[in-house]
Amino acid sequence: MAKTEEMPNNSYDTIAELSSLLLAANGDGPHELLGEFVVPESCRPTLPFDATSDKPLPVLDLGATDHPGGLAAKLTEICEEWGFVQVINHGVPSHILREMATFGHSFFTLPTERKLRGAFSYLNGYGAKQINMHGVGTPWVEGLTLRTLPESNIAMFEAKMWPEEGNASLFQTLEQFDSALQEFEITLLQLLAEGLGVESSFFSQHFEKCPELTMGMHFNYYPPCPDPSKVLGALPHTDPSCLTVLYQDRISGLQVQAKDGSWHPVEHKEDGLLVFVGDILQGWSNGRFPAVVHQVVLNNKIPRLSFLHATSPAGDLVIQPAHVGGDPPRYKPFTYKGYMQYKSDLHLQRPDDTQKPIDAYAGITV
Ligand SMILES: O=C(O)CCC(=O)C(=O)O
Ligand SMILES: [Fe+2]
Repeated sequence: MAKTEEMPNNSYDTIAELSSLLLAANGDGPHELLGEFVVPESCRPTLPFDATSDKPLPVLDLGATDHPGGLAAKLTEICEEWGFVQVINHGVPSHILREMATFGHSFFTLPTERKLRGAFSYLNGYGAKQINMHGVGTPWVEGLTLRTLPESNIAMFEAKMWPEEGNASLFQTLEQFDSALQEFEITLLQLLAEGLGVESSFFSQHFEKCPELTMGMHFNYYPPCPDPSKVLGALPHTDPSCLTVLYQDRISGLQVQAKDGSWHPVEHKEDGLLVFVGDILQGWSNGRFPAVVHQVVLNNKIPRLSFLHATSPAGDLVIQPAHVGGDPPRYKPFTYKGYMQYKSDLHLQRPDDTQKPIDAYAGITV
């Protein structure tokens, strides 16, 4: 989710331009309007948005007590294989998820000029989240990024969108979502540390009550697309976070890549939360938990909404990869800030490049 502020926006100059492109290319208009959204053949989806996976994707019931070998071992095994899991009975109140979804739908269906009030910088507020790489295609998505740490911009968003009346109930929902998700992520990080055989606070001590974290939420809204076979909502990528937790509202479209390179659609589950291992955790776990490559496939009828919460450690924290169980060191110590700088300098990297940026940055080649 997070990108550095310095990252150049080399495809369209303003958020307004993106919005008008989406509007122009949307609906039943001629397909040549798709222009810069068309992705090269090597990146085109092989399965439609509503395909079912031929392999069961991992689901973890956090409320169940009958995991053979224990919950930590189960979660660890799944994350080692997939870097991804759908969690049910996660403890995040469903009314918060519903309120977030209701807000998301009402926000993105506002007229463009109204949404643009909430566009306060390239990487914050309303706009395009992802950078276009020349020759790769612009993702077909509108976004809204709200940060809570190191500095919250929720109050600024509220003041810009509702300057007179405010929006106290939205403010409360966003704050509740943020703290419930932070708690959930800490639980997961403790279980993963336990499963790796290090102190259960190995990762989480750097997340609890740390004001220097990079933490925030992001909404994605994918309007229907006239030609979903040539355009993507999110190009194949890994998240630069430690963990990302995403809610896929009603309409499917998310696909995750297995280790053998095959794509697997993630079915919508009411109240399921999707957990992604991000680049930082891949390095921090010495490669035991791979950052999952994922993409979003569009449909031509129904808008799709998703929202996520992502947390990364303080920018200056020196991340010492966990060398456990006799594993040789596969990653060097690195910082989140250094990694993000590297990733932003790499903005021309294509999604079909085989090496993951975290490997190129901190991986040790033997
Ligand atoms: O919308 C989705 O399901 C995934 C979005 C995503 O991968 C992201 O925002 O990083
Ligand atoms: Fe992602």
